Amino acid sequence: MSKVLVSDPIDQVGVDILSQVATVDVKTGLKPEELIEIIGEYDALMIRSGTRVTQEIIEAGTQLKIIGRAGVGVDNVDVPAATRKGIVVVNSPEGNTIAAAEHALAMMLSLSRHIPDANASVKSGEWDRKTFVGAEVYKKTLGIVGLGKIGSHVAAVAKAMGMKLLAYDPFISTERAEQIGCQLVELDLLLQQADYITLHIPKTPETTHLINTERLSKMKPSARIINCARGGIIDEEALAVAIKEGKISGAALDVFEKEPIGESSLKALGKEVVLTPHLGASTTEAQVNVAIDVAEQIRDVLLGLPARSAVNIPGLNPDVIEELKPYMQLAETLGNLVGQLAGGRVELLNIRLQGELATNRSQPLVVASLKGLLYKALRERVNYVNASIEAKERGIRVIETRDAAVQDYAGSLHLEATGSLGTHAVTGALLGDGEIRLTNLDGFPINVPPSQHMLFTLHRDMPGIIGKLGSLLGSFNVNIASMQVGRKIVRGDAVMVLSLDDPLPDGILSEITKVPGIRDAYTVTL
Ligand SMILES: NC(=O)c1ccc[n+]([C@@H]2O[C@H](COP(=O)([O-])OP(=O)(O)OC[C@H]3O[C@@H](n4cnc5c(N)ncnc54)[C@H](O)[C@@H]3O)[C@@H](O)[C@H]2O)c1
Ligand SMILES: O=C(O)CC[C@@H](O)C(=O)O
Repeated sequence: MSKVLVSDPIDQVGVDILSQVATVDVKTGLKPEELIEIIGEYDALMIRSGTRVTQEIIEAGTQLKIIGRAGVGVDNVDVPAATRKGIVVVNSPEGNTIAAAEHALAMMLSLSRHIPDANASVKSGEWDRKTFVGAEVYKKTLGIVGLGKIGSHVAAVAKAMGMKLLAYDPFISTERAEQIGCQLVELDLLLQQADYITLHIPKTPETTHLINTERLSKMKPSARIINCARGGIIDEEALAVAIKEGKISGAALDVFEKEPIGESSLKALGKEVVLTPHLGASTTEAQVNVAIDVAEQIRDVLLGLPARSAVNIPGLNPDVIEELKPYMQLAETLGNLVGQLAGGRVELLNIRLQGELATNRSQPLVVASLKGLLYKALRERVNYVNASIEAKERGIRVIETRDAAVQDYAGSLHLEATGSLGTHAVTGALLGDGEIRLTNLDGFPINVPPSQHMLFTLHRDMPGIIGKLGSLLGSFNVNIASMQVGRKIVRGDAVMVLSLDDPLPDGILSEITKVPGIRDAYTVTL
């Protein structure tokens, strides 16, 4: 019989489901070294946010087939390490949406009406009605950063409370935002105009310290900020200073850079700060939802069935996946690449299946293209199962065409993304050994393998331009691994594709476009 380790507290209903197919050990509060010592015995690990599943733990889990996260965020699991070892990572993308949204709203009202401090005051024997005069949220502006599942529910309730709604989410269409009753604006405008700001975004390299000293200084002195998303999206030291100096009025935080919080200058502040110990998902209902959702998936995978919310491995029919796997990887790479080239919000994705591929089943390739396209916005939380629905919710229109007459390669895939910043297209194919080749960029023929750090330029084909770009990158200590020019005519428009050993430092793109002859430059990280 299989063995499952549950290393964080989960609802009993989850344990009962797992017990249908496995021996279940519930051992919470294990130290990392204790977990490493025992994990080798188990086929599955079920966690919440308390257990950090590091590469070391994954390496020690020699029998592990699946890691189940009873919640949304998988940032406490080293997903790439699990993927490399063929371990499925599943989560519960929706089980605690309502709980987290309601917690954010409760935090907003607690902050406005000083409920935690007023409660403490009454319990300490006082009857102080002057200190705790609050503010109404009615007719105030709520700025929602991240209009996904939780952000949308917050919007619906806040609207019913009579609030005016602004939203910032570069991956959501204006139409979708309007349907939810929000006006989509740039982040700076939201920060300047909102009375309350609530964060509902994943923690990614782009969102780490998104709210820093500079952005705090853009807010109204009366503004209050709520973070029930992930610790580290707000720079906590900068926040404490901004509140102390009266730059903003207050903050309510459920999540912290370090959990448990430990020493923090936020703890010394008074009624203008409300802190809870990561309770967003802690409702009876949410814990039942996520326990069922994840335990059922662990049970299914242990029985050899696909998982429905796999974060890293497709939940499509295994036979189809096996056959199309290399092309799905191609589609995902091209989707990721064209999404980054197109920049902000993509409204339309044209997917053309060419050559032999034109006769194939297209649905897995469309799904894989969308998964790649949405990776920038959703990171590990977009998967083959939810990519289509996530794209639909973001108002991304998908057009699928076939052209069997294109015979450059046995089969190739052409993706064209149109967004708020323009249109970009990329074509790719597989070589005989299954290696991916980028074969066309914005209409210019190229022949390059994708690499982790890439730079693309649109420029005029003229003497000296390559040297100037090389020297500029050198002056920023960026090493070029390979470089190729694609052009249609000599001394006409051309593209340059560079594979770099290092990521491009901030600010260098604007320097590149100052090089005479270079019109545009784009950086892509795959
Ligand atoms: N406190 C808790 O206990 C608790 C509970 C559940 C979820 N969460 C966290 O809440 C957050 C939101 O969860 P969700 O289920 O709504 O996720 P979601 O994927 O449905 O929505 C996230 C939204 O953020 C947007 N986004 C991504 N990068 C962005 C950026 N740089 N700027 C602005 N928007 C950006 C995406 O387009 C998406 O619409 C996650 O971080 C999740 O881990 C916390
Ligand atoms: O497990 C929890 O209590 C927190 C879960 C929450 O942060 C999530 O991302 O789903």
